[in-house]
Amino acid sequence: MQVHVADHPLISHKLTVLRDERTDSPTFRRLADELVTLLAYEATRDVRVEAVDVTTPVAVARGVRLSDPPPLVVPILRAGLGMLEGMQRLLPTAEVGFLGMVRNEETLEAVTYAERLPDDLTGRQCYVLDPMLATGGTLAAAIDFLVQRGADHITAITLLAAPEGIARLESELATIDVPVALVTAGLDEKLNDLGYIVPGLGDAGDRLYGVVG
Ligand SMILES: O=P(O)(O)OC[C@H]1O[C@H](OP(=O)(O)OP(=O)(O)O)[C@H](O)[C@@H]1O
Ligand SMILES: O=c1cc[nH]c(=O)[nH]1
Ligand SMILES: [Mg+2]
Repeated sequence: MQVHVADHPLISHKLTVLRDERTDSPTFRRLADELVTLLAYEATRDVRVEAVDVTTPVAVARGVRLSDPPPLVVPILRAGLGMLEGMQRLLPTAEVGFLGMVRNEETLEAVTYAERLPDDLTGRQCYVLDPMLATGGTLAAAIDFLVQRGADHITAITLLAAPEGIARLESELATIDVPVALVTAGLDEKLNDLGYIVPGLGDAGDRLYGVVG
């Protein structure tokens, strides 16, 4: 798996404010939105395009446009929803599929409670959005959904990743013949005993949308 940790002072600045426990929910949502737009610029470096001619007021120029079918963007509910608009800002013609997943906080196993993806993703380029890659169980299951349906290129965009999650993805992807890339704003130190990223930012879903029981 190709891993790209964003190295840009604006991204680092926004991530620092995002982590701060004093940052309120409206500010957290705005920063997550801004961060994903900056990350999307990096993550779409290899988005598929085709050559076209465009007529300017002066002459014909050679250009490119996004290939058809457009990429599929998949936010993982709940927290991934906070990254959708920021991604659509850069890729407005992308289609959007949804996966609802929640981690069992005792076993740390990911449970899928909603799925709305195209049945056939043969030859599709997919972008998965989830702010946190912790144990990697959620992202591994999401990638599996996409690969089973034929996706042939997957990029995951996260705000924070833990080394344990990257290692798990790398081992699970070893048997998969689909290129997978990870673009993340930060790579943290480790997981704690509860499976939270350290130093992390806490529970991304709760910070975006509030604590649910
Ligand atoms: O890598 P993992 O160990 O699987 O953990 C990461 C997952 O945990 C969080 O979701 P959560 O289960 O809290 O659901 P939420 O988005 O509804 O808050 C986060 O948004 C990821 O989806
Ligand atoms: O640190 C973590 C780990 C999993 N999910 C979160 O929202 N935060
Ligand atoms: Mg959560």
